[in-house]
Amino acid sequence: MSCHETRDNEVDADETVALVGCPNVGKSVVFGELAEQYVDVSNYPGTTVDTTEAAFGDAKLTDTPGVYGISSFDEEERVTREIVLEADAVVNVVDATQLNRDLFLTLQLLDMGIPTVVALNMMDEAEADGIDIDADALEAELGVPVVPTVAVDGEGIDELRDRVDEARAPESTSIERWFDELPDDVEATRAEKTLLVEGDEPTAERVSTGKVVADGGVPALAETGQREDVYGHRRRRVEDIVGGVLSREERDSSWAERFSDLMLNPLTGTPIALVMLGGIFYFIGVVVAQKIVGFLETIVFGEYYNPVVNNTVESLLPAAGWAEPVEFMLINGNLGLLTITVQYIVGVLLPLVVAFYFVIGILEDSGMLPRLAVLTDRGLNRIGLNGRAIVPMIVGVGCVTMAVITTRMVGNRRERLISTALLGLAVPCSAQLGIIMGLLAGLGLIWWFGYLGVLLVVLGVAGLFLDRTLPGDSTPLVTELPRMRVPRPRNILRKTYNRTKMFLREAIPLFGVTAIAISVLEYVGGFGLIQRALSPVTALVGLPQEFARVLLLGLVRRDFAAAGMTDMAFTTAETFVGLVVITLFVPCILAMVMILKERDAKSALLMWIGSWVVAFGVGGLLAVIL
Ligand SMILES: Nc1nc2c(ncn2[C@@H]2O[C@H](COP(=O)(O)OP(=O)(O)OP(=O)(O)O)[C@@H](O)[C@H]2O)c(=O)[nH]1
Repeated sequence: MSCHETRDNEVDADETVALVGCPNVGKSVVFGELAEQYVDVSNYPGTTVDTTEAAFGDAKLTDTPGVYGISSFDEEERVTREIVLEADAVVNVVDATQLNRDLFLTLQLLDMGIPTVVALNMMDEAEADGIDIDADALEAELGVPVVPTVAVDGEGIDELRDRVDEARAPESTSIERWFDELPDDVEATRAEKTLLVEGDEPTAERVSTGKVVADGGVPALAETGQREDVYGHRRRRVEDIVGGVLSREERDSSWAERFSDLMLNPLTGTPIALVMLGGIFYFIGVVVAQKIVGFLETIVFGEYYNPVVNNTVESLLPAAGWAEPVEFMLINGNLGLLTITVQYIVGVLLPLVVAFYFVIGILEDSGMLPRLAVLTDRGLNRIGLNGRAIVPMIVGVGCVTMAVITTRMVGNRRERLISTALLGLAVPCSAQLGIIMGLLAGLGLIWWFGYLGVLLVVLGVAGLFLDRTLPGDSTPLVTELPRMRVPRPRNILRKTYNRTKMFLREAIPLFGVTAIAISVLEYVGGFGLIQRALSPVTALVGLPQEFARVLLLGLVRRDFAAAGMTDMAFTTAETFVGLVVITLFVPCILAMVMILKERDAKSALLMWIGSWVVAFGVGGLLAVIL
């Protein structure tokens, strides 16, 4: 689904009520409360990139991406502007702690003549900050209903629901004086005229081509825009209103503000971040990936599920010739559709996916994620990324397949390519890392640091190379820091459940098809051929021929390759080179399928081939040095 497609929950209704507000003000929570359904809620600006619809009495309720104004500065604003222009009423969600910022959009809606009700949300946080807002006075100033709410507790929602019918806009607006400067033959609504005097080009185009041909067409209309003057006037009106309705009592800074300051200062933020990352690594990498997944794989699937399924299939299928390939497809020991494939999905992916969404949910809702991004921004800038790329890197150490999905939140296409390539190349996943750590521990601590050093150098060099060679520029990190909050367990659990469900719905068919394809290849003898073809490349890194078997396993799954290394009789240097090669070697099949799904076929192929080149290039170099 592309970013701005409407979801498959389209509602057929004559009337539309749109929820509009700045990013992270609680629109999605209000939407969920009004529509009585759960939607994704995160303490991170920009969570809502799709428009979501739900039934609201006889009308249709639409949630929109967070915007600071309804002009055409970016895709979110364009999407929201279109919805607002079509809407019969707007519920404008305003953050009571950010009245100065948020009323700008409110006044723009009212200038446009859009029937509006204001939900004055986050009243609990305003109170905690010592902010007192006279909602009645605000209602009188704006001339439209104002309902104080604490959306997360459902407070004020009933009143809001009742008052949507009262949505209105003041009869006239003080920006009308600029309307007179528009060309005479422009036939436009008040909303369109407001956008025209703000110099909104798509509106100029629509009005001049769709309704009447204005003198001089689009350029003349666009030029009549007096954005600076209109915005300046609106900003002054906001300040006047806020001055009249808001009083503030001085309070000491809260724990959240003090912690946020510590996080943003590199001297204190870096150790805090490292401890936190260590905690995440321990939880996803050790507790889930090794302990829970290990238990599921060896005990639940290894001792119970797989033997039972194997016996059942064997006893149900007749001894006829046709049954042999069917049996192979269903229960072969490498990727049988009913055995190992189910084991991968339920025993490996499911626990990792749940753990990952759970951790990300906590990071999102607490407000930690954007602070981590700010902290790591400078370092990541050097390799063409911005701070947001830290998220996939952290997640990648848990599971690269999962991490590929999180690259969605990383800047533009170029940055998504760089971070995906680095993930596929030099970020070992925890399943593999566990086995590698064990093997390196046998060699000595110095080899462990050597291993980490090689990976960091490869990450840096590959990042620099990609940054220099890929066309285009990376985006700067522009993120408004949301407030630090204690996450609400109910939201985290619902979010984890919903995201996991969506992930599995998409992933299961893909994995099923992959498993069948590999099983067919194995059945027709393709695997043996590949193994023979691989033997020459093992010589390249100075390793014995048996290493080809390790590589073959690595084509399917990285931890299989690591496991394969455990029964090789290699020297210390050979083991080290072997471990570096299988770490830099191609991403596992699950990760490749995900890369293919998230990026394009050409990039996926280039990454796959690039991994071969880098793995054997670095391996060959190490073989010479050691
Ligand atoms: N304390 C408090 N938190 C709230 C309230 N309403 C929403 N939140 C929290 O604010 C954060 C943002 O809520 P969302 O509903 O995702 O905000 P949004 O406006 O839809 O955000 P975007 O889609 O990113 O524009 C979440 O962490 C919510 O739990 C409220 O009234 N009080």
